[in-house]
Amino acid sequence: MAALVVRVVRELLKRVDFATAPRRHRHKKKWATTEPKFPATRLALQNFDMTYSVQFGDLWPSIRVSLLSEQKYGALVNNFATWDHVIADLEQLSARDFVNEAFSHWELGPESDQPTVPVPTPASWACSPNLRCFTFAKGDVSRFPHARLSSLGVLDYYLMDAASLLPVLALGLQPGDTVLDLCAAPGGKTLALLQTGCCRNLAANDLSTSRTGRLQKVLHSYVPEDIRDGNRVRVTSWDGRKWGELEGDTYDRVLVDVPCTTDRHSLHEEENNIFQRSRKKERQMLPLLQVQLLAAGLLATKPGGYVVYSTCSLSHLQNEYVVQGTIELLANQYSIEVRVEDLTYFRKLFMDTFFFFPSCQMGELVIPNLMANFGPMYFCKLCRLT
Ligand SMILES: C[S@@+](CC[C@H](N)C(=O)[O-])C[C@H]1O[C@@H](n2cnc3c(N)ncnc32)[C@H](O)[C@@H]1O
Repeated sequence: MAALVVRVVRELLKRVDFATAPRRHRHKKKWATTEPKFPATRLALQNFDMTYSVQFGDLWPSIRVSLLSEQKYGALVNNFATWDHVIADLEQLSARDFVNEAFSHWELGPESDQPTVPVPTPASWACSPNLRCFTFAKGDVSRFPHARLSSLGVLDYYLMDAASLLPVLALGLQPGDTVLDLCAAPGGKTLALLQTGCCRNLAANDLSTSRTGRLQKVLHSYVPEDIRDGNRVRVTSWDGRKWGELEGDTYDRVLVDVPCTTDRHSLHEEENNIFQRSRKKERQMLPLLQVQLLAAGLLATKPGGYVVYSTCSLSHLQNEYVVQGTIELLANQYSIEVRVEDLTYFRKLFMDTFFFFPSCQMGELVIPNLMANFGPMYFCKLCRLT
């Protein structure tokens, strides 16, 4: 086992680019003079080193090296394709469906060290159903081949950071739900929401029209026409902050997957990097935008309905602080009471696949690790009580 770990770490370290701008070098440079003096990727790393070394202490070096290394993917099986041969093909690669494996282990009987918090029994009842996502085991850094077109004309699986499925699982969709995906593009989580088969109708929104274009492409490639073009899926490009005024008290379930510092992306890509000097103000304003979006999502939810807030950042200023701030805002300005749901059982349920940060005050955080290089992904489930 120890030898295996050493081999995997060595293999991964070969793929690490300590200069933090790996993909830049794959393209032939046109003009040396166009090279930014301080690449945004480097500014991002400096920023993370300053803030996350304090926030995560001894854990930071291992998170850091993982963020700089190649990330792992999961293959979300497309239930709209003919999937029996896909599952056989994925199993042939030694990948396994981490969602259903976790449920069946749990239901076989949780061990004595399982959480003392009340756990939904069976655990799968509290999670959105019908999701199948294959991953390679911890320490296995194999890659999935490209998805293929099934006989029904849609692709057979969607490659995504498997941790991105956790907010959708946590939303706990029920058959017949009306669902809002407030910041939906490019659409990985929208697709997962549709895979549950629970959406009576789904509103998928994103402010950016170019990104809703990408979302439409994903829907075209994975969802049959009758579902896509009927009344069941509505794609819009509105400012999500206004949703509370547009459609208040309307939805059973709302996903608020906000714009954030996209920590992994910011260490690897110059393009569209929020650490560019010109975007400093925008970066500083992110927590405010996140609070406004989460508040709008909660206002759009029916009393008794649920919201999941998520980011792909490690920053507690963008995670717990935003949740806390929004709860206070709704109480003070709208007299709306919101309860944070306990998701600690997710840590136990999915411990074979992900590494979770052990000390989140509210919500859960998947931290990147060389043995399971998913995330970061923060998610917190809220119930609108009044
Ligand atoms: C993290 S991404 C969403 C990823 C998406 N949920 C997925 O799984 O593919 C955040 C998105 O928020 C969008 N956005 C930014 N400001 C917004 C706003 N005011 N209203 C709605 N969407 C916004 C961005 O265009 C971006 O596509």
